[in-house]
Amino acid sequence: MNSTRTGSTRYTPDAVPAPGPSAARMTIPAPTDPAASARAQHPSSRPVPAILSARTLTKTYGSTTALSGLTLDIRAGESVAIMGTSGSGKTTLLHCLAGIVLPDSGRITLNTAAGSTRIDSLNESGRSRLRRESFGFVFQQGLLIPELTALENVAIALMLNGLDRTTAEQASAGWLQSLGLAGMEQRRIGELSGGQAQRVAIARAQVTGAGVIFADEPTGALDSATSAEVMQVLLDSTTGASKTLVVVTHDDTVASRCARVVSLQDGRLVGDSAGGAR
Ligand SMILES: Nc1ncnc2c1ncn2[C@@H]1O[C@H](COP(=O)(O)OP(=O)(O)OP(=O)(O)O)[C@@H](O)[C@H]1O
Repeated sequence: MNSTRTGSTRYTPDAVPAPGPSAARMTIPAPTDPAASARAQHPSSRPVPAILSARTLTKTYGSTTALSGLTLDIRAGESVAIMGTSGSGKTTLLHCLAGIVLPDSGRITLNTAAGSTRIDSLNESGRSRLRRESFGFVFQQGLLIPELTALENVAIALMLNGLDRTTAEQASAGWLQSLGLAGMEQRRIGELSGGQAQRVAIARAQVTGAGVIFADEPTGALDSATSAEVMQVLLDSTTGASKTLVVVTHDDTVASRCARVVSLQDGRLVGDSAGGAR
């Protein structure tokens, strides 16, 4: 485990849709090794299965090849940093894995307790539903809605999944509290610091109970101290609760906090190594 890891707060993966989660209920003891957490769910010596499996993905935009036969397995409960030079295909890979864009060819399979889903075979509405229900997203700017409060920005993710406003806001308040934003629920996004806004984005990504969180440069707009704090919150609330985290980053420090670092070049996987968080 990374020696710089300081936080000890962990978050239950089932915070939703239980109404009115308290900070006490949402906080459980010290973090464990994410891979060990995943293995604990599979107590035999069998390897942890891939929750996301991508096979020979290709994607071109006009004459630009963004992905070129890329194959990657991501195991349940691990944190994976995707690195590479600008234009190497990182975001395209993340978008394909998350069902935001379709590859031109290749397969992407999501394996969960509910069964296997071929993401590349889903139509737009199927992928939209998958994104809402199974995945959470944290982007560089958070993509928060400035006109809404912090609480509303989180609750909207649940309301889009059909929860009533009261229940959604109760669950959202619990997440904001557990991520250190108690008392800031009614602030609009412009009234929060960059790090606080990213915590709102992290809460929104996870309030639905999504098992896989995708983050694209989640700390890209933050100073290094705030970046470290946000990364800690992101790790504690995802792999610290046996969820899977996939992070696109240019930042070696962010990557070093992950259990695994994969490197892309010209749309191909050219490196796959253990990160600092082992
Ligand atoms: N929607 C698009 N239309 C046209 N070209 C695209 C599109 N999306 C990506 N590309 C091109 O595909 C290649 C890979 O882009 P991608 O954004 O995946 O790279 P990246 O590694 O994430 O880059 P960066 O680090 O600069 O964000 C680049 O050459 C990019 O210009």
